[in-house]
Amino acid sequence: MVDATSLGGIRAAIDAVDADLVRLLARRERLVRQAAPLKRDVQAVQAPGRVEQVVARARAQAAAAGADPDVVERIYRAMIQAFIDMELTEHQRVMDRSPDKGVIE
Ligand SMILES: C=C(O[C@@H]1C=C(C(=O)O)C=C[C@H]1O)C(=O)O
Repeated sequence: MVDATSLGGIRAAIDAVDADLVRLLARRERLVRQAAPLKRDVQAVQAPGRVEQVVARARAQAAAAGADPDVVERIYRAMIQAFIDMELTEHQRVMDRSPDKGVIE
């Protein structure tokens, strides 16, 4: 139980949430890396239609969970942009190695 009257208690609880978040981000990062070799080009890596789907779903889940959808959307857009940057680097690395291999999209 968090002692909501103590800043130290609240920060300890935030630290615990952050540990969970970073574990989940590591899992998400591994999945995004696995998507890179399956894509034909930069447009497929960026996949703007998919980004909008992910953001819309996160907004709905935020509302259902009692979070602020606008805050969650801002976090998601920043997170996805960071993953796209990483995926672009990964995609380039894979293409440099084997330009014709494994591309389905
Ligand atoms: C992982 C993908 O690649 C990119 C990263 C996304 C994400 O982090 O959710 C979504 C779409 C793409 O911009 C994908 O196409 O699903």
